[in-house]
Amino acid sequence: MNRRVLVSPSLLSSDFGRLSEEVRAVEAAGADWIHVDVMDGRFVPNITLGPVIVQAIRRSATRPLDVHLMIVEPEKYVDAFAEAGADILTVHVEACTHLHRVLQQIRHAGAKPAVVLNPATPLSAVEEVLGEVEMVLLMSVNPGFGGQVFIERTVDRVRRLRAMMDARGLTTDIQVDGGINAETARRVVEAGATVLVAGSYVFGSKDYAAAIRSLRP
Ligand SMILES: O=C(CO)[C@@H](O)[C@H](O)COP(=O)(O)O
Ligand SMILES: [Co+2]
Repeated sequence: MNRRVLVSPSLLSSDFGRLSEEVRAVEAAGADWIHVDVMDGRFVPNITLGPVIVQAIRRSATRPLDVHLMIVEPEKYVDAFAEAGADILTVHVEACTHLHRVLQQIRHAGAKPAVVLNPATPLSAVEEVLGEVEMVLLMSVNPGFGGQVFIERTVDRVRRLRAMMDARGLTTDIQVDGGINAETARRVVEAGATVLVAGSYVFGSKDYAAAIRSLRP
């Protein structure tokens, strides 16, 4: 099936001193969603931002906010992020003791639940919740930093996850995050990905619109 591919630029590589301008610029350049990376210094070795900044981004953005929670005990914070304006809340399977409950909590808070796997986590970890999520994110780098090199094995993981979904009659989005550029985008889309996160590739380019265009099939 040919599906529209969405591009979600990651603000992690944007100029945080000009955050609202950067949000407006990528939206004008054709971004479908805005990807917001939340890091707590515990789940990943880096710290970024919390609900207050998401609220500020919400005021500048017209597109859905795709909020990637790289935090331990996400159940403590999903309500605050939903309240701040997150449209999609993605939690790491590795950070959830009660994954099913957290996904229900996200839906109850009014956001779309999504789940994310680190590169070393088997796909079987999400098998039992495939019917509960709007999207599965496959990390194609180890989470924590922008600008890393794409892990090749991800292409095969996307293909196998798409087959798992097809076998269940599901058309759930598959998002890929990390090391996405025009070349890796083409390969993961061919394997079945439908949402591409790109940070350094978009914000590191002189022409955001051309960069975003080059990611679409
Ligand atoms: O979640 C993360 C990193 O943990 C990402 O969303 C990065 O921000 C992607 O950056 P690039 O690899 O595209 O530069
Ligand atoms: Co991310």
